[in-house]
Amino acid sequence: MLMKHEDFEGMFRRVLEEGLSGLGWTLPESALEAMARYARMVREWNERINLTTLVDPEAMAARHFIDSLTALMVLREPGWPPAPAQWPARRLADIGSGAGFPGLALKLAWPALEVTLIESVGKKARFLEAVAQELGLDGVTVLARRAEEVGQDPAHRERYDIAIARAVAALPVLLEYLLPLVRVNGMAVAMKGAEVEEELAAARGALERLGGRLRERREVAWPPHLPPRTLLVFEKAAPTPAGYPRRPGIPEKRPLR
Ligand SMILES: C[S@@+](CC[C@H](N)C(=O)[O-])C[C@H]1O[C@@H](n2cnc3c(N)ncnc32)[C@H](O)[C@@H]1O
Repeated sequence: MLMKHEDFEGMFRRVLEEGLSGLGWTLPESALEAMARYARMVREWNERINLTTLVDPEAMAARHFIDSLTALMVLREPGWPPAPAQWPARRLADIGSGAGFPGLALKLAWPALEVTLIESVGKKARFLEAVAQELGLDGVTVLARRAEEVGQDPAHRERYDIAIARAVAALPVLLEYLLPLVRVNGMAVAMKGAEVEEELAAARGALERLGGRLRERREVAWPPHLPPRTLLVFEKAAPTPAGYPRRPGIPEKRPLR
C-alpha cells in the first residue's frame, strides 16, 4: 500500500532540505517541488515496472536525490556562484540512468544543464521521457540504447563536457562507456563506494588506452547515516581511439586491462 501523498511529500521534503543544507546548496522552491513530483512518479511507476528498490520517502530523498546532487561538488567550476540555478549551460551524458539518477536530479538543480540520459531498458527510458514531459523540462534527451552504441555514434561521440554514471559497472568497463562520449578536456565522473583502490588499480590500463587521467577523488560522507562514497573524476587528456567502445557486451565480457 502506498502512503498518502501528504505524508510522502512531507517526509521527502524534510530529508531533501536537510540534505541540501548540509551540502551547502540552495535550490529554489520550484526545484524542490519538481523533485517531489518526480519522486512521486518513481513510486507510482514502480508499482508497474521495476525502477528501484527504494520507495520510502526518506530513502528516496537521501539515497537517490541527495546522493545524486553530491556530484555538484565536483561539477562546479571555479568562479561559478554557489546556486546551481545560476550556472551556465554544459552538456552532460548520464550512462545507465535507470530511474534518472544522477542525471535527472542534476537537471532539476541546474536548469541550464543539457542532459542526455542513456538507458538501454526500454521501459525505464519511457519512464524518463514521461518525467521530462510531466515536469515540462527542456534540454533532456532520452536514448533507449546501449552506451557502447552511443559512444560510436558521431552525433554523440566526444560531444559532451561531462559523462557520469552511478551503479552501472566496474571501473574499467565504465570508463569504456564514459570516456568516448567526452570531448578532449572534458570530464568523466564515476560515483562509487568507499573502496576504490582496487578498482582504480584495475583501471590503469583502460585509462591509458582511452585517453583518460585521474584528476580527483573526492570522499563523500553526507548524509551522515549513509555509508561513505567516492566521486572519481577523470579528465579526458587525449582523443579515444576509434575502436572504443567495443561492440555491445564486449567491455563487460573482456574488460580492458
Ligand atoms: C543498477 S542500475 C543504476 C541506475 C541509476 N544509475 C542509479 O544509480 O540509480 C544500472 C542501470 O544501467 C543500465 N545499463 C547497464 N549497462 C548499460 C549499457 N551498456 N548501456 C546503457 N544502459 C546500461 C541498466 O539497464 C540499469 O538500468
